[in-house]
Amino acid sequence: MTDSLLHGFSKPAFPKPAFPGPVFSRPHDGPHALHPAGGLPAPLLQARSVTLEYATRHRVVRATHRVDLDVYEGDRFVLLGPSGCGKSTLLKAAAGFIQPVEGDFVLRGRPIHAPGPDRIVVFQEFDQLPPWKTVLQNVAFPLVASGRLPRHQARERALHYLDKVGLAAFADVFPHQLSGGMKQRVAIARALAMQPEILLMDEPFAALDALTRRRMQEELLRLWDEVRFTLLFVTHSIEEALVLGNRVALLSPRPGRVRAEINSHEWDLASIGGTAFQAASQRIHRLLFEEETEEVRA
Ligand SMILES: Nc1ncnc2c1ncn2[C@@H]1O[C@H](COP(=O)(O)OP(=O)(O)OP(=O)(O)O)[C@@H](O)[C@H]1O
Repeated sequence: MTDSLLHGFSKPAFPKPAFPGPVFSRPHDGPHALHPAGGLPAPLLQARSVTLEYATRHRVVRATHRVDLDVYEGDRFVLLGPSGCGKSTLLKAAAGFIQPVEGDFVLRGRPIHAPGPDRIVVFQEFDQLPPWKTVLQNVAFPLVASGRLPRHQARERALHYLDKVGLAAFADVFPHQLSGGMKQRVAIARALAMQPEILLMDEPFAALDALTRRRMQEELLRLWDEVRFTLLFVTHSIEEALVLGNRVALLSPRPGRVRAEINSHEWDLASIGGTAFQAASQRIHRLLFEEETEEVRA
């Protein structure tokens, strides 16, 4: 079932590069170093010196330390870093599920204190969809529950976004009748139907097989090309970061700090395996996993 559904996916039409690159910059250069001089819009989402901690019974775990990020409208901004460096924690804080112990997240200049319909999260797990609701009900429900749309308009919008992810024909089936990739596409349709200010994705394709993951990346880029949403995407895959992101923040091991930012718009799925792509991947690998180098030393 999955294969026939995926068969129709077309290669995304990639947008023209927004910024010159690739650029490797030190964090203290700030994200502005990645943008053309002048005429900068205000960031949509900002992390301002964000420190995040978990208080366990025996100790305090510092997940991130003074992270600064500027995400602009239309960005596909990727948080890339080794396991445990605080990527998911940062995403949860941007979503409003946890509060920083230092610094803050702001959306259009307004501090984030709680979850809201302007920030929708798609998680890695396949069980994000209430199993007792059909695919269509799953996508329409948040629109009705949040008071955004009356029932019949919610249904129309849900069908529109299901069509965008190639699942309109599956509107009346239940989640257990779908493959993992299809469930993730329903979750993406549900998130986009809410037309959030920013879509937050936490390793949404990590549990998929390699072929489906590749196709989902292609699908996401095609959707972005059509809808032009703003994306904050967490991954620990260098390849996925380069392919999906136009900007990538490299985080150090825990507590995560921004080691560097990369302008990655020039890479796409067709770049994988090419010499330049491999060289960029290796360079990122060194920045992520080796001891501090000239490039990242303060
Ligand atoms: N609920 C929690 N209580 C205590 N510590 C936690 C909790 N959740 C996460 N941590 C710790 O915080 C740190 C950051 O976790 P986080 O899940 O954000 O990392 P990550 O970069 O997303 O990792 P991965 O790529 O493996 O998902 C880790 O050391 C983790 O063990």
